[in-house]
Amino acid sequence: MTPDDPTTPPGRPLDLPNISLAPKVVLHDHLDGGLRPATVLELAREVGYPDLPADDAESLARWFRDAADSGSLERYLETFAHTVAVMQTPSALRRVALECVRDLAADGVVYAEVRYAPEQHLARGMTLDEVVEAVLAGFRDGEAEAEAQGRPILVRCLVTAMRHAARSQEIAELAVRYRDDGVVGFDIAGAEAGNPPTRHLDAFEFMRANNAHFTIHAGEAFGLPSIHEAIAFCGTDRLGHGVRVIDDITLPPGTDLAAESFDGVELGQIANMVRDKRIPLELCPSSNVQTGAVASIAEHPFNVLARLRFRVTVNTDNRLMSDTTMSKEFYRLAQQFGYGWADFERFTVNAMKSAFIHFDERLALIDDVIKPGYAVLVG
Ligand SMILES: O=c1[nH]cnc2c1ncn2[C@@H]1O[C@H](CO)[C@@H](O)[C@H]1O
Ligand SMILES: [Zn+2]
Repeated sequence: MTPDDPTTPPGRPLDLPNISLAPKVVLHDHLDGGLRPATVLELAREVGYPDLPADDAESLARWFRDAADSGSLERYLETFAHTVAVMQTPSALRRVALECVRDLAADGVVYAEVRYAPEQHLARGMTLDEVVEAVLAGFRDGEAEAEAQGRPILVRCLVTAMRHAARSQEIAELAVRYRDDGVVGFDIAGAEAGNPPTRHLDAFEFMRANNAHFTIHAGEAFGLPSIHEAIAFCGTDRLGHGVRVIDDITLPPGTDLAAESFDGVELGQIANMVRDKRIPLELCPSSNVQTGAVASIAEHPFNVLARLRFRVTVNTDNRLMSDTTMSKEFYRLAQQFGYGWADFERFTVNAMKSAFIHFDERLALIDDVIKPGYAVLVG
């Protein structure tokens, strides 16, 4: 395409360096899925964890990506044993949290909600409160550093309960206890099949009774019934993935998934509810391919959902396991579906609108950071 070509999107070229300059918002990023490979190695040496599958950073990075590329959520989740094992002391958690903020800020992320499961970090004697405080301290270190470097980022935390376990009520209480210190919500994660959202109904009701936000991993490894429960019974604010909502959308045979508009599409009750209520979808394209939720980026329903005006957001899920960043996720989507800066801006504003911080703070980021940032790139 030449600059005179009317199909050339306006503004700077859509390459990775430019995309990394664009303000980005991530709502779905796991702390224990985003460690630097070199840090995993160093912490393993420090805490005496002998079971890492590789002993140099490059091989370890490759191992995580390949092992996570399993086509099964259960096998994908097995890789977390190694990251969780080295995140069992306050200093390790604080360091990992600080590096997480550094990496997100370096990628142009301006607002992040980072989640992890405090109950998985008690193996060496920390309490749930100590875990939360160590992570929050690391986030504050990172925010102060980024501010000093002229790359401000706001990082908030979601605490996750493991859905196969039985601590969700405690974790929901933890979220509420730390709501004024940077914990903005609650979530459940882990193996979805066999552990439906309603298994943790009490925890969600507790959050609602306390006017507190939550999201639910639903519609990833299990389909519509999980999404239905998350919305109709649990009253979730957002859907973690929610990608299988596509199962409730009928497309005419032979539909091109990269099209700019979709005619003759029929939505079922659940899909309509998700769209009518503007329930945000925390879509994580690369992760969805690795866990087998979708067969490939080309077959990802991201574009269908975006063009049908669902509240789609772009997320990393696990930067280590997927060898990804927000910029890479944007780039992959642009390559596949032909997006330009205006699309990226829309997905970013969608995410900011869906954040769990207060309305005035969201608006300030949209008006003062996101819109001016994209205006520069569009030129
Ligand atoms: O995409 C996902 N689906 C379900 N569970 C996940 C996903 N990514 C990570 N975790 C799980 O969440 C825990 C807390 O961060 C991780 O330890 C992992 O077991
Ligand atoms: Zn996730």
